[in-house]
Amino acid sequence: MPKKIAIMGAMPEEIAPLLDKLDNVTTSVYACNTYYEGTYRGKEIVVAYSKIGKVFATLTATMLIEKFGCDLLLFSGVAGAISDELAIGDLIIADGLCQHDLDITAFGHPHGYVPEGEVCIPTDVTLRNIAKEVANEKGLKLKEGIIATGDQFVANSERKEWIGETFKAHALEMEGASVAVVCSSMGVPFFIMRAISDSADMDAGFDFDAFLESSAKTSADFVISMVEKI
Ligand SMILES: CCCCCCN(CO)Cc1c[nH]c2c(N)ncnc12
Repeated sequence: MPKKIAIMGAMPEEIAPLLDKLDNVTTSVYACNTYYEGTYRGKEIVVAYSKIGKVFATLTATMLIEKFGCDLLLFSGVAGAISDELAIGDLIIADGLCQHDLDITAFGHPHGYVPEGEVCIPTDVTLRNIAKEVANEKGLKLKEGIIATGDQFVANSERKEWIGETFKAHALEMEGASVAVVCSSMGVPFFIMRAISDSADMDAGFDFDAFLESSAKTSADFVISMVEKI
């Protein structure tokens, strides 16, 4: 059965580069989100941005699957770099995602863990391999690593380093792990790609404002080019 592909972002800027690529677009509003249904190269696509943070991302990912019947989810957006190897504009795909602000360590549990949960949720290998194929064809560099998610914009080197060491994370953002929990709980293959907008340090706010649009486009252009191989 042909797949219905969800492409999700957190902010309008992260999906804007996708919308003018869709044909036969219809929009619907549901649970305070706008969903854009259309086709791309003959594939059925649903595009939406969640708004920022884990709670909004959980709602939108769930609706894309339960309400719109998507059976595969691609996330495109921007992130803060933890690894020194990641410069602004560089692409990273998640091989796993964790929640850096989930903390019941008072009971002896590791950071990011709650009972019946897992610290790091793996992403779909097939989709990661498709991304590597596309990167090779386009001669693009692609980093693969753990992405840490939390409900805070990190603009502090100390916090960034702690997240990097605690979770062996290469980048950080505010929605990916929620998408991971929803999709893995519902058996929906998912893929999280981010382009770096800042380095999660004292300059992060300025860099984010300066590079959001260009980095969001870098990520979106890459993700849409994966669709024809899915
Ligand atoms: C109006 C402000 C909206 C910030 C939204 C940032 N997104 C969240 O997914 C990605 C991101 C880019 N850089 C980040 C950072 N340093 N910390 C957290 N998240 C991020």
